[in-house]
Amino acid sequence: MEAPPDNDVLWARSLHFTYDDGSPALGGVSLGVREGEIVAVSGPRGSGKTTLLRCLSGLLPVRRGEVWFNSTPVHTMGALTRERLRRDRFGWIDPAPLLVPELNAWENTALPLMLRGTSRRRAKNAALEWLERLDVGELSRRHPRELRQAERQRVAIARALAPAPTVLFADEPTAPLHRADRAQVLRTLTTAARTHGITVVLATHDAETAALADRTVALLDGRRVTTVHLPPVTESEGRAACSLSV
Ligand SMILES: Nc1ncnc2c1ncn2[C@@H]1O[C@H](COP(=O)(O)OP(=O)(O)OP(=O)(O)O)[C@@H](O)[C@H]1O
Repeated sequence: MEAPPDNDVLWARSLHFTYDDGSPALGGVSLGVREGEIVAVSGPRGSGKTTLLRCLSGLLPVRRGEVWFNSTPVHTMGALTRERLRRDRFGWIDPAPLLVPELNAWENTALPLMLRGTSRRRAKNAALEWLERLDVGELSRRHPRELRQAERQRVAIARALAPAPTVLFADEPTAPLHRADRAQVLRTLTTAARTHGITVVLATHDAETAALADRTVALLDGRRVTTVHLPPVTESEGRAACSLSV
């Protein structure tokens, strides 16, 4: 088993994945992600973006191919070790916010920190700080049922960033937000990641979102098609092209 390059925090080789019902999702994807890099995984619906993020994060067991995190093989880990890895080193944002209904916004945000052993007081302070950054600081005592979907998603993003994970996996993180809010939340997310040296793997089918990343890995039908280097977005342009070609 050949070890990955030292400077890649995440590295995958020839990843294949087929769901139990026979749906093929990944057909041999290889990629490396450097420390602190923000990588967009782009592609149309059903191209395998979510499956790739789930395999890289250890959420789905890899049966064919390899996944390495910081030179440690993830594909040979048992379920418990992968769970611990996800808890201690990774963050995850879903396209729809999944919050604990019994906990208020700051308690939800503080939860991953407390699960890692941070004291309640420190976790609360960190949670309140991140909720402020995501512009939902004044809603910190509200429960998920008292928040709008877009506000819940901001809480979910604060919760993912609060423990400063080594790698943040973000699956269409701004899907529930209005277009006007999207850019602002994405900028908060990418700025926070760059400030704290968090590596981000961001699944998106939106060219404007992909344009905020350092690099794009394009998927089509479970295979990499091209890596598109997007030009920086200027205020006047507001968007950048992201094309897929086989
Ligand atoms: N839980 C599942 N069970 C069976 N097949 C699945 C499952 N999840 C995804 N698939 C299939 O795997 C393929 C890749 O899906 P995946 O969700 O990874 O793509 P995606 O690019 O993230 O799509 P989307 O943008 O719609 O989320 C698709 O054909 C999809 O139907």
